[in-house]
Amino acid sequence: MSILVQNLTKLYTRPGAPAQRAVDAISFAVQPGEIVGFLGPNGAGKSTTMKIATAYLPPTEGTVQVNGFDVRTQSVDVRRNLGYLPEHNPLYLDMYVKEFLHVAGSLHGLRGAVLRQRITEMIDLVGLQLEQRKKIGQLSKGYRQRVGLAQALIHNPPVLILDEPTTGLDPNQLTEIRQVIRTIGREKTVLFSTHIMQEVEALCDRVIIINRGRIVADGQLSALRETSDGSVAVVAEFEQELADVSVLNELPGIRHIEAMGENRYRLTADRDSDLRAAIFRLAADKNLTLVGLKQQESSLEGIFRELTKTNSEP
Ligand SMILES: Nc1ncnc2c1ncn2[C@@H]1O[C@H](COP(=O)(O)OP(=O)(O)OP(=O)(O)O)[C@@H](O)[C@H]1O
Repeated sequence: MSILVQNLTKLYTRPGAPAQRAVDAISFAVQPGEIVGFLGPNGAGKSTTMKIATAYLPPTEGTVQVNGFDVRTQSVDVRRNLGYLPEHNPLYLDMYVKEFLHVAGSLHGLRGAVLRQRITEMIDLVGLQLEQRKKIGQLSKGYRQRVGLAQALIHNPPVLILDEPTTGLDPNQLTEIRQVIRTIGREKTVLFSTHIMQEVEALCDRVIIINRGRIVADGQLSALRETSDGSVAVVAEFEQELADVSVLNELPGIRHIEAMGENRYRLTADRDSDLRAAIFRLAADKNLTLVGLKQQESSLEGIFRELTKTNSEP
């Protein structure tokens, strides 16, 4: 297992204030080679979980293991196996790109020709060739993210944890950084946090959704779509206007009928009602000519909103 989180709880304590339960007994596992999106609204507990998984913060209860190493008792091994891009990507703006990567590599014990080789490889991997001789402060936000990714990967760790890697990027930079993450994900296990559902859709198959410190969903995006509210929606288009729309109420498991104009109807029914076959049969029975039938995907944004409805701070 690349990342194993078991019964993890984090309380933040402040003098004179009640302790805040930022993470509340969560468990999940990330398998080698997976790219997993860790999704949740602001304040859900994503960064806290990631900081614990990278051995920057101690857990209050529970355990996290990275490649079998425990964050509490084997933090040096955890850091050797892990690359981390923190939220807000702290960088030394006065340093040159190569100089910074040199420092980052040295901190992991890389030296001499091996380190120089690694720096060149990372610059190629994240697409920093044209900017490699600049100071970090002269780079755009997208290129700074690339430096952050290169820094996280310099010691060739098998596991990568990225905390909101695309926040604040313009649409072009966003696409470019996603492409870099996709490339990295071919060889590494990646857990990245975001509060944007499309991000997860663009990058991975699996998502873990956290809300108010608790996991509210964990699984493949396709399964999430299916189990969200147990309904399926189909748009049916007929050649002629329906003289009596109420015939559609005869469809088994029908929940909702919405006229969309031009003889098109959006029909929502129970997922197990085999809606499309039933529409065909109904059209034949009632002498209606069906000219279009299209199943609609559940909106993932809608699913996310539904799962994280009570997202006010605990
Ligand atoms: N050092 C801290 N001391 C006290 N409370 C904290 C601290 N860090 C985070 N919190 C609180 O813990 C909760 C979870 O915060 P966390 O940063 O883990 O959320 P997040 O999901 O990463 O949010 P965002 O998407 O806004 O970055 C929040 O209510 C936050 O205010």
